[in-house]
Amino acid sequence: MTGLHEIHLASRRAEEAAARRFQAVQWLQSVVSQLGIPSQPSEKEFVACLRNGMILCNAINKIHPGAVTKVVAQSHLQSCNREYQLPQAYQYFENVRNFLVALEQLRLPGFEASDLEKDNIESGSVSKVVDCILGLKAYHDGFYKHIKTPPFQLSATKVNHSLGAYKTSRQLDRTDCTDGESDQIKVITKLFADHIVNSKENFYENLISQEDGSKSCKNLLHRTKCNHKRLLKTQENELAVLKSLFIETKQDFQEYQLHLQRDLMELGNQMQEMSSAAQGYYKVVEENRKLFNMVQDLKGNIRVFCRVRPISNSETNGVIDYIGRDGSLFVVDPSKPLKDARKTFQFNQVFGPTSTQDDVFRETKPLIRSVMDGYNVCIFAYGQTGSGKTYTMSGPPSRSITELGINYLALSDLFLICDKRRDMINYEIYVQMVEIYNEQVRDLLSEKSSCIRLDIRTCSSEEEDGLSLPNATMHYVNSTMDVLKLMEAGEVNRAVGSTSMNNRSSRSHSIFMVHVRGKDTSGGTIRSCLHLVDLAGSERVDKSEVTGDRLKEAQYINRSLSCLGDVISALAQKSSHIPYRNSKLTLLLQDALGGQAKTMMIAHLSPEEDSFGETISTLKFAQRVSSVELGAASAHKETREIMQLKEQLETLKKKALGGAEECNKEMKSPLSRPIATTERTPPRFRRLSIENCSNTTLKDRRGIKSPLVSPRGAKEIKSPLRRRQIQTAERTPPRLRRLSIENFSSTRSPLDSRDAQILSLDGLRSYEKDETSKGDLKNPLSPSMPHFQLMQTPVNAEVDTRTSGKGSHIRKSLRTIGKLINGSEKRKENLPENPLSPLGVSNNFSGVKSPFTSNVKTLRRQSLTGQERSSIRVDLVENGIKGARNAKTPPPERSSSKIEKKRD
Ligand SMILES: Nc1ncnc2c1ncn2[C@@H]1O[C@H](COP(=O)(O)OP(=O)(O)OP(=O)(O)O)[C@@H](O)[C@H]1O
Repeated sequence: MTGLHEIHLASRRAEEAAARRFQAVQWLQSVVSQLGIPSQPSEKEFVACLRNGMILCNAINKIHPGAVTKVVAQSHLQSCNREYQLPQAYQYFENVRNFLVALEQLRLPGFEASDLEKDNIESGSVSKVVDCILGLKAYHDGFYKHIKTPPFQLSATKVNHSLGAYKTSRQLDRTDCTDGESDQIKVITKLFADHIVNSKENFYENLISQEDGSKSCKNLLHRTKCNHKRLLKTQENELAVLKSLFIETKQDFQEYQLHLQRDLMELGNQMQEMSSAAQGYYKVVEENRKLFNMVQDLKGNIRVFCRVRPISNSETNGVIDYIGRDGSLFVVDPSKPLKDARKTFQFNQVFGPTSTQDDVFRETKPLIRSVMDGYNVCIFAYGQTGSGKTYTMSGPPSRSITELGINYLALSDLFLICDKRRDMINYEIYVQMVEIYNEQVRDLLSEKSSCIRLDIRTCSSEEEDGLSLPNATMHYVNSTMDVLKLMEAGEVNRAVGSTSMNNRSSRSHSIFMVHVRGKDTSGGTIRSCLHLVDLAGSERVDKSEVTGDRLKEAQYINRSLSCLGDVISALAQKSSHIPYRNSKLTLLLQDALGGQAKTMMIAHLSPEEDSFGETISTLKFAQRVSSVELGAASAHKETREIMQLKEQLETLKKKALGGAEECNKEMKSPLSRPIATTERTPPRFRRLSIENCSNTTLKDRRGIKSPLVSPRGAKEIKSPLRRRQIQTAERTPPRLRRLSIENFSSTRSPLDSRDAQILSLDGLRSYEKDETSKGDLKNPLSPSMPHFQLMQTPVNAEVDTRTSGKGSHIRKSLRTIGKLINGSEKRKENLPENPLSPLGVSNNFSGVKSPFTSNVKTLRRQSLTGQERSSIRVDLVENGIKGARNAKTPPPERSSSKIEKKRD
């Protein structure tokens, strides 16, 4: 096949060569007249015709006159041309040489002189000549593009080789050559001779190959057939190998598949184990969190959340390094080397820049929801200016539904709960919105004027509905639309201004108060308040570049925030004095920060590098806040039973007060001494004294003489040691006094025995024990005992002493009042008989006049109620504060004593 193909190819090439030759001959004839050869000459005829070089020289001179200046032996050549006689080699070599040189100058393709040799005819060499002539034709026709390679390239080897061949070559006539050309001629001659020799060899080989053509073709076919057979066999073998390989691979694959399945099964099992372990872990974490929350609830810790807003300028670097799911936060100080730069903080929760409003609300929801169970709740947003407080609490100015802040979300959640519990409790929700601007409280929802100044009431009593801002307009809301409208109205009225830190900077602290009133089907009530506070941001005035009014505002803001810091510090250190009164902000948040509210702070951070200082101080403040323990929050929930008991209490109190007043009218003993003692006593104890005077007015008390100077006292306290003990008891704080009283109880003094009974008045049983064990009941200093015994009967008949909680406290208070009533009744009986008796004075007003007995009574009250705080508060409101007002005690002191008592 290959042989045939080769033959076919060769014949086609021969045809093509013949056609080209014909073309060349035609052109030559058109340029230099008749050539004297057939129009379709053989290669031999063609070469013979051109061998003397004359036709070529004439042709080139025709298309480029003067290309060959000298055509050698023209006449002689002409004579012998027609007979194809071989002229002298040098004669036509001269012409051929000149022609080739001219071609080179014209940069046209050439051939080698040997290509025209008579014995050197081969297809390759003749085709070179034909190409050369067609190149000339193209040049003549104007189509030829110059070929850059010169026709003669003489390599060094060729030159050397040519030099060797030169010696054997025919001698050329040197006289016709110029001196400069002699070297070139030598080289060309050598080349020419070489080629002749090579061509000769090639020529014979070609001839042989042509003769052997058909033979080799046959051989080739035979060989191919054999090859095919061999190839087939080899391929069959290879196929068999491949097949076995495939089977092996298939088996391997199946094995691997089995392995894989087994591994996958194992992995699946492990995954399941791990996921159940993870679930267990998350359960434990969740439980831990709940327990931690419970501990925080019990301790009354202020919960602290942290929120980091996105970086506002993409070109600045952030300082927040890591935010953990467990509430950890790492910040990096940009001014320090990396190893010292990291600072770690821990909070209840940290929200990163990608957290949504809903994420934040979801975490605050449980706290907010407890408002519906009667707890007071306060959430306040803290942070430097521009850190995102208003964004969190209200949302951005042109907010979408997803950007609504906690204020709105909280209210809509409360409405949801109202709806769910509609069958059990009927809730009513009211809102107030105020701002503290330059230390003035302004009503933001007032229709009259936004500048109405409001007074803060720190002592919010029951009758006044527990409001700290009773004059701020209160709006009833029952849908989220109502809330939105009010919030918008409030925001319009709020003071905002532009600073270099925030385009819309809040220049005031805004407080959104949600009051919840609920009444259940049994008549019980719930009363609570939710404070949502958006504090104004602390700012460095050099950075916010504020002047004039803005500067004044900034100073007020910074001052009130610093007061808040002082309050937090004092609370954290459990200091005896909490400086709430130092600013309107702390005064208004007094109940939330120091009362029995559940409190949460959301500290806001600006993550930019240049805010690092403010970020650190915010974080430190937040950490301090999280260490504050306020004590367990209590719900403002009253069942019907409690309400009824309260009513009874009121009635009894009035009765007790009336009896005491009547009694006091008859009393001449001045109260100046105990009052003086009270004034000397630190505020905390003064409240106790006021409380103990609750059965008399202050006016009355002033008229009663000190028991220490009374004849009874003089009579009673005979020994100096005894007097000293009593005096000590007057000056010692309650706990110490109690100790001294206990010491007395070990003596057999009539007074001691009475005190011992008072101290053990937790129940009748203990009293009875004392009664039987002590023989001094008839002592004139303890005549109250029979009265006590008498009064136990009616009170105890009504009240079950085993009950606990708020109801039992009230019952205990009722019992106390019952005693007082009985006491006063008995006093009435006794007084006419012996009005001036020191015993009478002492017995009837034992709780009023003598600081010692007043403390004893306080202790008795405490031991009866079991809870100092609640009874004290009621009495403070009912009696103490009223009494104190009458006494014209300066309000700040009064208030601070109340605060301190609360903390006790
Ligand atoms: N979480 C957040 N996601 C997107 N943008 C926020 C976020 N928090 C704050 N911003 C944007 O940052 C800018 C400042 O926020 P904002 O006004 O709430 O700060 P501020 O702390 O209330 O400032 P100031 O104390 O001065 O009133 C606003 O343009 C706000 O839209």
